[in-house]
Amino acid sequence: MPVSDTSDTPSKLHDENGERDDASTTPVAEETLAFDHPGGDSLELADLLTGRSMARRLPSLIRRTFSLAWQVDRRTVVVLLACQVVSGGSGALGLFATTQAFSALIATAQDTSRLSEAVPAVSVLAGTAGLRALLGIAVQALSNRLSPRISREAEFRMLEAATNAEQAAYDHPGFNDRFDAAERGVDVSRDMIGQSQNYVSSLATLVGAAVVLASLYPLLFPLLVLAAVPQAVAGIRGERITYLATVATHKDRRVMYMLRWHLIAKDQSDQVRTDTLAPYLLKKYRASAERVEATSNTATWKRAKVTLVGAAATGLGTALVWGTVLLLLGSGRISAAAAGTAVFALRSAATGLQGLVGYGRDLLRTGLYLDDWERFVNEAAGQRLDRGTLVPRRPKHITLRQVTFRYPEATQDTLHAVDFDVRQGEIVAVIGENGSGKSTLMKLLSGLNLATSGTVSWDGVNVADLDPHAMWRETSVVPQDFARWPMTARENITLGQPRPEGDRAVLRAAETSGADDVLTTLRSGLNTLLAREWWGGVALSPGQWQRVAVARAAHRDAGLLVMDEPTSDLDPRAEHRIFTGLRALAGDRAVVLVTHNLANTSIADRVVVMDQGHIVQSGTFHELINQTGLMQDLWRLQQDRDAYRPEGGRT
Ligand SMILES: Nc1ncnc2c1ncn2[C@@H]1O[C@H](COP(=O)(O)OP(=O)(O)OP(=O)(O)O)[C@@H](O)[C@H]1O
Repeated sequence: MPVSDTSDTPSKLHDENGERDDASTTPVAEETLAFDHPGGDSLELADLLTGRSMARRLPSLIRRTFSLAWQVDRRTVVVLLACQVVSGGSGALGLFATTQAFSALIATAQDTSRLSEAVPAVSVLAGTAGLRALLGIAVQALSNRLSPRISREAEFRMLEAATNAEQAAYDHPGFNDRFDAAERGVDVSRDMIGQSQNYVSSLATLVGAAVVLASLYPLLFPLLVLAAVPQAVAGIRGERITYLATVATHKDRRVMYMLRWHLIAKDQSDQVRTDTLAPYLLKKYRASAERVEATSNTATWKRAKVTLVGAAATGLGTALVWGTVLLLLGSGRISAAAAGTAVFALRSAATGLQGLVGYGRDLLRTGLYLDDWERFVNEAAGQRLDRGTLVPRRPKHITLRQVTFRYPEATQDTLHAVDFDVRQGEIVAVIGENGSGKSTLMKLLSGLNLATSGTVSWDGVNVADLDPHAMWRETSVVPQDFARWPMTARENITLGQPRPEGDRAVLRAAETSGADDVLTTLRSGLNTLLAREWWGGVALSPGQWQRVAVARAAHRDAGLLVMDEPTSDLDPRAEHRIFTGLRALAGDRAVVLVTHNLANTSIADRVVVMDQGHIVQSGTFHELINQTGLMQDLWRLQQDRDAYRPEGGRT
């Protein structure tokens, strides 16, 4: 006789208060894709894009750049700085020589026999120009050498920080955004040394020119600075406009990024085609792209206007400076030779000033992104693994006592006052309907997540006090979504951590899951690359991959083995092999197993039944199927198909 499903029918929905209502009568606003972006930080950073904060921050940014470079390659940094100093000095020397060269050349115009007097000054001019050109090449080469190394170091530190974050970090909406921001910091870090050294070089040029101008006529330099101010202010304003536009378009750019991935990634490429989904996704992509474009266009025009005003004001200022030079020359306050030098010095100073503003602005922008990177590296976006340091032995008894767990940002607890035990040598099966909290329980047992309240202990020690990496060396997990590493079959089983017996241990592990049968079909056995889409390796079927994933767990010499639906993709023969081999595997391990195929739980010492985050039953397979309760209901539902056979019909 068919068994009726005792659970509520899916045609009813819960409302916010837990009340039930007909789905058809409750209109719910459609949720649109909007990533939660902690824009507050970025807007705060935009406030730093002002002239005053630039002046305050730039020295520390340059110091930070060179200190990062220092950690990467000291010798290159020393040579780079020495080149800059010599280049700046020779620039000033060249300008001083200009006056003498002009005097000599003017004298020569009246008396050609005095031509030789110009030779020393012209030689100094030529020599310093040549030296500066050479130093420029050297500086460029040294920067090119340093830049990729700085960026690699920045990337390495970011990746290290990411792998040292709590697993729960991925459930915090801000974490991915902060990681993206840090990645942008890594991208721009390669520009940092070039910008810093250009900034320093512009400063050296300006200082050299200022010294020369001051010696010619002191008023000239402040006038020049005054002329450059509007351009500087316009530059900074423009940068702020662009940065704010970048922040404003962040959400849409992330949506585009995500859609791009869904449109082209292999995993769902079949469904994009058979579900004829591409036009719909592309429409969403285009809508976001148009919003980004509109915001960028507005920002571009706004910036152009600001730049135009700045350029016009600077043009007026420059006219004032040149007028002053003419006035000084006309009134005889400076000689013709000095005026000639002033022309060079003013041009040089203007170049230096422009460089200071331009590179300073670039550096400041790079600095904003580097701040994101630094924050991530230092705190892993506030999610750095910060647990105890105790190193556990192979666990003999793992317990959960009154454990409650709530996911970050969730409004309800997923687990409620759960008590659970598993001992070395024991197999405990966990069953329950979808969403009842089984996988969540597995994550707590293996220390991936920490309890919100209550205690998870390994041999009496709270897992929060254990060194997490040492704990995971004693943990072996086959998750529902196991990884398919783009590596060889051997590496996919050893995970880069071979056992002393080498391939013998690999093959033994492969036998427990039926992966040995897969290996025999591979063109190079254990050496075969299992990554066709990357390196021309071999593609496995989902079930073959699952055998490899189980072999991986069996190979790992860990005291806790957690398997979350390890046979969902397997054929009956492979599934049989795994479950009949599980007892041998449990010898010196505590095994916890989640499965929806209830027949498999008969091999377990104990079956634990979960319902809506609670443990509602516990006992042996036979006790539970003979007892009124959820296990018996589910078992009967799984056994009743025969009553629906064509010739039998419903009874
Ligand atoms: N990362 C997460 N953030 C917020 N809630 C989550 C998260 N992961 C799971 N949940 C919620 O926790 C509840 C239990 O999920 P869990 O994956 O533990 O169920 P399960 O029993 O393993 O389900 P299944 O049989 O479908 O694998 C679900 O209601 C789910 O919405």
